[in-house]
Formats: sequence, structure tokens, C-alpha cells
Amino acid sequence: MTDVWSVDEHRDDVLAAVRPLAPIDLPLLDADGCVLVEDVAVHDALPPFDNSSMDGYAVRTADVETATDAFPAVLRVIGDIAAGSGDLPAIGPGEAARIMTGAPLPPGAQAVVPVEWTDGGTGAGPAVAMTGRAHGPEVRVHRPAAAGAHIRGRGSDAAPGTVALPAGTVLGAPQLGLLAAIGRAAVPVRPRPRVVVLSTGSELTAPGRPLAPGRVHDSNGFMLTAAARAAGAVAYRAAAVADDADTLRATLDDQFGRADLVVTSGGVSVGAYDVVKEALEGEAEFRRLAMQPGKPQGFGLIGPGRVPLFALPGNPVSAYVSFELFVRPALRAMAGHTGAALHRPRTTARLVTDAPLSSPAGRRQYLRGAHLAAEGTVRPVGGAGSHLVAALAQADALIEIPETVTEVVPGAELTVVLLG
Ligand SMILES: Nc1nc2c(c(=O)[nH]1)N[C@H]1C(S)=C(S)[C@@H](COP(=O)(O)OP(=O)(O)OC[C@H]3O[C@@H](n4cnc5c(N)ncnc54)[C@H](O)[C@@H]3O)O[C@H]1N2
Ligand code: MOO
Repeated sequence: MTDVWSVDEHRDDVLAAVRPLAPIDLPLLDADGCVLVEDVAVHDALPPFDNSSMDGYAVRTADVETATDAFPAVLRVIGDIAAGSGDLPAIGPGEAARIMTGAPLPPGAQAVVPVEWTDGGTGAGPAVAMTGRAHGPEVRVHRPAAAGAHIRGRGSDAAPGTVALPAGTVLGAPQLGLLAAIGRAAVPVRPRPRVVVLSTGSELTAPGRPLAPGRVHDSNGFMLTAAARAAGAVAYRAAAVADDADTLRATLDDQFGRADLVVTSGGVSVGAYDVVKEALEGEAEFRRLAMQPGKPQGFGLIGPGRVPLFALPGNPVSAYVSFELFVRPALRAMAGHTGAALHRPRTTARLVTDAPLSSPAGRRQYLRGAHLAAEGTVRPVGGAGSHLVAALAQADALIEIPETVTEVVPGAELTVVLLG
């Protein structure tokens, strides 16, 4: 009897075989979505200097401590400080400087009074101040301000010597913003894996071209390339290769130099033209899994570069489900992700169907489903056939039915894999 592997055994074997890619320094926007490999320290304080958080007037607190609407403090405006100013007037007793948001606090000032608390230097009340008219040589301040009011202190966001981002951080928009703010132009990260997706089958025709009798369009090439991109890879679809082992091998050899991982589909079953098996004989291991769809699977580290190659089954749903369960975690591991971040999130949901569903004994079944998070339910979409691409396109989850279960009744609690 031929050995049969479980889904978990195959996934564990594949994850044990792949390694995180060597780190490289990438410019910030190229590092988007990548995993940082070293702690990044703050060298210069952020903000780099004390600055105003409001448009208003930089003042000495003693000068405004008794200010009210009836008895405003009248201060002499000795200058204008815009964001980016380097030349700052010193504020003496009875003086103020008009200051903009983000502008450096001038020496002598202890607080900023927002323009709304003043006459805006117009000689009028607060209502007029709101109109933002040009200031005069004097400003009337109507309220006191505590020391430090409306001032963003040097280093109050990130202090020098602290860790801005620890190794292992996945870089997204806020993290890239922080790196830019502390002056980093490039960071050491694991690069996105480069993936080549290759469909096999003499029946395959590129979409956009008319179908000759007996032929079908190559859907796997596009679906798996998109799935690899969604997993964080830089992925390209190669033109489909006909069922000829020598041509396939030559095409694969050509791709190994430019790919960190290769995905093929088709040609792994027991048919007369299962050329992927033939082309990789002795290098990849071909297995039967206790799984439906996705029973035949091939995997190996191929060529001198030992490039991971996944030979997925040709049926489109089988190929996609196999990608999600085996290739995606491998790609995520190569990109430096660990733990739960390798996998699609899972949850439990109540099955909504009119009649019980049957499932093959001894095989873990993955039905396609529509998940309703708010209701905690999942509804099967289409049947179990592994050619049902239209139903797959309606699904946002995989419904997992364990190997030991042959029938599930409406209302049963099942694990679902969220495809996001
Ligand atoms: N006698 C047996 N026959 C089959 C078995 C078996 O155990 N004994 N297993 C079945 C299962 S399960 C699967 S899955 C498929 C896997 O077959 P292959 O990986 O060899 O795939 P092909 O034969 O090349 O194609 C299968 C099917 O998928 C279509 N296909 C293939 N590539 C594409 C593509 N890029 N785009 C769209 N459609 C594609 C192809 O035309 C076939 O219809 O084997 C079963 N048979
Ligand atoms: O197990 Mo094949 O992978 O469905 O249809």
C-alpha cells in the first residue's frame, strides 16, 4: 500500500525545508510589507527640538498669568517664527513672537498661546482673532498659559538611544513613517520572495485567445501568481508549457536562476502525460495526501540553488487550496514571518445548509464557503468538485471537515480558514 501523508505532516515537512531569505538593505518604500531583521535605534531625538503644536504666540508664562477677557495681557510682538525657521528671536519680559505649528520655540518662551485666545495682534477680541488677520505690533492675550502649554518637547516622541522598531517588526505605513521621521533612508529586511508560476498541460491556451477543440484557458497561472502576490511575493506567470518533460525541464532550469521559489500546476497525478513528475524525477518527492481537494502533491529543493519547487495538482480548486495551505506558509517563512503570521487566520463557524453534507472517510475536506463574521456562520458555495472555479470566485473561506467525519449536519460547528 502506498503511504498517505496528512495535511499537517506535509505542511510541517515543507516548512522544515525552506529557509528565510538572506537580509538586504532596502530603501523605505521597497521595504513596505517586509520583516525587519535588526533593531533600529533612534539616534537623534524626535522631535529634534521643542516646537509649537498650535498657531499662536510664544510667550513667557509670567506675562500672561493674570490675563482675562476684561484685562488682557498686552505684549509686544517682536517677530514671526515659521516652521523651518533657524533664526529665532529671544523673548524678553513683555514680549511675544507669532509662531506657527511645528516652528521651533524661541529662547525665553515657556508656553504657546493659541491664536484663538488672543486678538491675533489686530487690536480686537477673540472672535476677530479667528479670522487670522495680519498681526500688529502688539497682541492682546485673553487667557493665562501654563509652562509647556502647546509645546511638543524635544525627544517627547522618541528619545535618542531607544529602540524605534525591534527586529521582527513587519513594516507597514506607520512604521515606514517612523523610520523616515528618524532619518533612516534604508533598513535591513528580508526581501520579498521572487516567485515564478508555471502551468503545464498541452490543453492550455492563454486567455484572450480563441479555444481550439478540447482546449481550456490557463486559469491556474493567473490565480496562483495573484495568490503569491497576496502572500507578499514578487510573482510572475510564465507562459504555460505543453506536456513534454524535456521542454518543461529546460523551462524550469531557465527559471531557477531568477526565482526564490517555483510553483507548477498540473501533471502530478497518475495519467499518461504527468510530465512534472517525469521532469523532476529523483529531485522532488511526489506524495498522496489525505486531503480533498489537493490529493497529489510534489515538493523538492531543485537544481544547484536548491530552489523550493511546489508541484501542485492541475485542477484549479485543488491548485488554489494547495497554495493556501502549503505554498503561502512557505513564502511567508522565506520572507521572515513566524508563528501565526505564516498562516491564514482560522475561526469556528456554524454551518448553514439545507441538508447534511457528506465528506470522504480518511480525507480532510476543504469546501469553499461564504463566511458571515457577524452571524458566526459559514455557508458552502458550490459543490466539492475541484474544477468549480466559478464557485471558488464567490468564496471567502475554506470549510475544514476533519478526516474522521463523513457527514456534517446543518448547525455543526466547523473550523474555517479565512481567505481575507
Ligand atoms: N486515475 C486517477 N485519476 C486522477 C487521480 C487519481 O488519483 N487517479 N487524481 C485526480 C485528482 S484528485 C487530481 S487533483 C487531478 C490532478 O491531476 P494533474 O495534477 O495531473 O493535473 P492535470 O491532469 O494536468 O489536470 C487536471 C485538470 O485540471 C485542468 N488544468 C490543469 N492545469 C490547468 C490550468 N493551468 N488552468 C486551468 N485548468 C487546468 C486540466 O485541464 C484538467 O481538467 O488528477 C485526477 N485524476
Ligand atoms: O484531490 Mo484532487 O486534488 O481534488 O481533485
